[in-house]
Amino acid sequence: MTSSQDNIYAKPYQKVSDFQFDDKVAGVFNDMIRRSVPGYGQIINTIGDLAHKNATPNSKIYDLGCSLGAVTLNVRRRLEGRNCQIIAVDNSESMIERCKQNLSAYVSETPVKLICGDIRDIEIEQASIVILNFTMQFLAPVHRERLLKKIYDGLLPGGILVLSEKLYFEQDRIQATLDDLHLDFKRANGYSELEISQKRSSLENVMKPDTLQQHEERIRAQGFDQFSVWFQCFNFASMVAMK
Ligand SMILES: Nc1ncnc2c1ncn2[C@@H]1O[C@H](C[S@+](CC[C@H]([NH3+])C(=O)[O-])CC(=O)[O-])[C@@H](O)[C@H]1O
Ligand SMILES: O=C(O)C(=O)Cc1ccccc1
Repeated sequence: MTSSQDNIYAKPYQKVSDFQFDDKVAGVFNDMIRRSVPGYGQIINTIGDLAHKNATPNSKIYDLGCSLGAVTLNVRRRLEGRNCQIIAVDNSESMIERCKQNLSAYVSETPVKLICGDIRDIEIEQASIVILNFTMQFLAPVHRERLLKKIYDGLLPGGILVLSEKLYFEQDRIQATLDDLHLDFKRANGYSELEISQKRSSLENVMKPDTLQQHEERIRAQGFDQFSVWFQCFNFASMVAMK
């Protein structure tokens, strides 16, 4: 997987524009997400484990907002002999182009259908697992409930949703403390104060985190039977919901 260093926000901008998953970001994305999201590597590996344990024969697995294909690559290695199909979707052409190259670097018996499109427009059916790994936070809040309903409807009985998100906390001191620990994580990974503050402004209008309570309520309202956080580090969490 390409791993050029992310220095997109290293020089000062007069005006920071809204964050976009364009070619510049796609070219450094592997480095960016690992240095920005605590637990990312562990989450990716555990999604592979969850797929290994939950993918049923002849079912479909959806990786929604696949970026460079980290989830798809990990899941694909763990599905041997089950006649599953992976559907990986992203609406950034630059991500999809690079994802295609990353997938072709390994052989696998599991077919991957790569779709360049909006996750709101794709059909979900016969799914044993649907993964939204840090993708729903970029969808405008008004579209989130309908997406989750579509996922619920497309899951087979017993199917699972894995949802990873940055969280927001209503308790102000908790919010400030976990946010500060996240910033320390970024500093420890070599990001400067300028990089951190410019990226923060660029994300402001684009990425809208929900609280854990909002996630749980909305997920349960679709009919999911069981729900839990299975990973949390600071203000980043991964949840699992079971139909
Ligand atoms: N409406 C949409 N339709 C399709 N794609 C979208 C949409 N909105 C955003 N995206 C895509 O969702 C991805 C979010 S990154 C996911 C990381 C990956 N899951 C990983 O495990 O490495 C998370 C992050 O950058 O924090 C980007 O590639 C967007 O183009
Ligand atoms: O960088 C951040 O502050 C984040 O919240 C996570 C992130 C990671 C990669 C792209 C966009 C946001």
